[in-house]
Amino acid sequence: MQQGPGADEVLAAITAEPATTLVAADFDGTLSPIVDDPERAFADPAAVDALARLGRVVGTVAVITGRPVRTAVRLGGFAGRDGLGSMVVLGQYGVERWDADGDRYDVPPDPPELAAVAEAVPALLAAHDAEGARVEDKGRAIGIHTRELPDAAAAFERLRGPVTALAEQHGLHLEPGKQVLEIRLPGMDKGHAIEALVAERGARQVVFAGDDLGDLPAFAAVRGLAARGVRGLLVCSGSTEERALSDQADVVVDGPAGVADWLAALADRLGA
Ligand SMILES: O=P(O)(O)OC[C@H]1O[C@H](O[C@H]2O[C@H](CO)[C@@H](O)[C@H](O)[C@H]2O)[C@H](O)[C@@H](O)[C@@H]1O
Repeated sequence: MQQGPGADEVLAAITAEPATTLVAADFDGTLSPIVDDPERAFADPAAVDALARLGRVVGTVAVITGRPVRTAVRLGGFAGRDGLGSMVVLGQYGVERWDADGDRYDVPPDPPELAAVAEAVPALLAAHDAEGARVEDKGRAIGIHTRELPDAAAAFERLRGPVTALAEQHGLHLEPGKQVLEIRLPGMDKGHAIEALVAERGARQVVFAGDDLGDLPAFAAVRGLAARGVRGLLVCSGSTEERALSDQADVVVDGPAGVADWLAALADRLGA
């Protein structure tokens, strides 16, 4: 683990005022190890244990993910879990929401724009020697995964331009991630999502842990919250696959297992 100079001060503030602290994490690559098939992903049980311990002492525990919210709640095993009774999960980059309190989902209808994209994807993949790419239809977004192709990185680069053009043709946004090119609606990102949650919960300290490019808006938002007196602590779930977050983080740990250990250490510190 690497820890930067500002972390101790934020940890001290969290320890002094846990009830006004928001602890938020991304799902894939942060709470959940990266696997080939997105449907086989699961939250690291040690990370969920740590979140459940933290959920008893901090103001809010949240997950902010690109996954559909129902998928994240299911793969995370969060529903009905002791300690997570006031958890919030924000899915599809903040468009969808689940509140553990009352087991309430707020999921807007799927936008019609994605249907034409879904129709165009098979021909696009065939034209770029990528028929075997996994296509994940998330209703509000379509993910094209190259991880299982023979040369995943080359396929990703081959597809990036055409998939970007397809998104632009339909007025949509390209969200690149770990061996995935995702086409989704513009207008929402994890930065807006975390800012809104901080305001809603009146948080004065915020922890956010992430691993991939889609987490960078949340990193920027947490830094920006300092201007409003909200202390932020950014944790990078480090990997060789994506290095863009480590320079901006206060703490860099070794993947989801490192995140779980760090969250458990925070729970220990708070006497949870
Ligand atoms: O915001 P996140 O929770 O990090 O979700 C981002 C995307 O994660 C998923 O894809 C990634 O994880 C998969 C399972 O480990 C892996 O197979 C894939 O290569 C990764 O890119 C998910 O499938 C996407 O829908 C999410 O947007």
